[in-house]
Amino acid sequence: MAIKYGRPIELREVSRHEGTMVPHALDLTVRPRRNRKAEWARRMVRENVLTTDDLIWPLFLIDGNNKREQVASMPGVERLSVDQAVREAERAMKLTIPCIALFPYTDPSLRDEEGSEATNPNNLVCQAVRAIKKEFPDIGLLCDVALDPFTSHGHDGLISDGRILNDETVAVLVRQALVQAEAGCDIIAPSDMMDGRVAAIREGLDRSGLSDVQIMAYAAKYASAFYGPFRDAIGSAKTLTGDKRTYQMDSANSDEALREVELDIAEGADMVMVKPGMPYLDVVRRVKDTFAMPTFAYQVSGEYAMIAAAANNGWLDGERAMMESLLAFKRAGADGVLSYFAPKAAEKLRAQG
Ligand SMILES: NCc1[nH]cc(CCC(=O)O)c1CC(=O)O
Ligand SMILES: [Mg+2]
Repeated sequence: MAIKYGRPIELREVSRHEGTMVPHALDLTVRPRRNRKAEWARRMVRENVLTTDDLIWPLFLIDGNNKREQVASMPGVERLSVDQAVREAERAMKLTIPCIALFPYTDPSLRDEEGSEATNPNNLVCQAVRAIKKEFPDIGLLCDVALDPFTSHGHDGLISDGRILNDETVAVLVRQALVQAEAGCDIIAPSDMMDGRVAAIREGLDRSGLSDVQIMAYAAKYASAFYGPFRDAIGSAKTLTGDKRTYQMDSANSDEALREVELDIAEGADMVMVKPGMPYLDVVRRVKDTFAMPTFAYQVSGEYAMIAAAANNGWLDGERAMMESLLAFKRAGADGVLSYFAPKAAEKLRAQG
């Protein structure tokens, strides 16, 4: 018998409750609301959950001691001196957040055309990695690989006549990855979008006996307006000349994202990332369905700023918007999310038990 929505098609025109119906009641066999009638029922059919294991917490570093500086465009986010970053690592441990990502605000006097501070084994990121690993060896540490926090022009690569040089940049990125890995970084995360950098970094790590160090590739990273507050935080907003469209992706494309991800996997990426997050959830879903790799999304600074600003204005319920936005990544297929909300969300998750 042909079945349409649970009722034999032959009976479709026959009222099920001739004479017995409540006036104006619809003759519905299927009522999806039944499964939403109480919290326990909703819990039974819930398809996705967010846990603290899904969170990666990005921290901003600044030189100094016992220093915490507000980032104006990211209410609730601070730049931290290394000792304070260690305290936040302890907080992450207690909240069972598995991993922290580190981003430096580099003193302007240390920035140059070549971003040479990036390969200084004693730079701020490496200092923080050592300090955190010394006290908390069991927390995962992720370091960005790209030159923009260190260059006077704010670009992710070496520049010549206004052009970003690919292969020359890759050589520097390998050295940057090596100083970070040697300091104790667990996950190297190239965010520069140069071609061929994952293979080069993998080879460099392996040759240096660092074959356990993972690579999380910013594989599909778009040229986005949503990075604005991050560039404030690391101090590259004012210095950036032009834009990053010759290396970061065009926001109109998603087939191209699949090709980028495929290449990074072939080159040795252990995990892949899509960035930004919420405006690119379709890309997250396509990547997860196509490659079945550990797939991460970055809820970037501008996404954080939008929610935080609206909440501070009383225009939306900040906590609920935060949790809803994070769960959306899980629904889209992400295995985890880099988010500035990580500690707040983890606190809320733990309070819920
Ligand atoms: N290449 C560096 C980098 N790594 C992460 C972000 C952005 C993160 C955020 O906005 O939160 C950026 C900025 C950029 O590419 O300009
Ligand atoms: Mg690529």
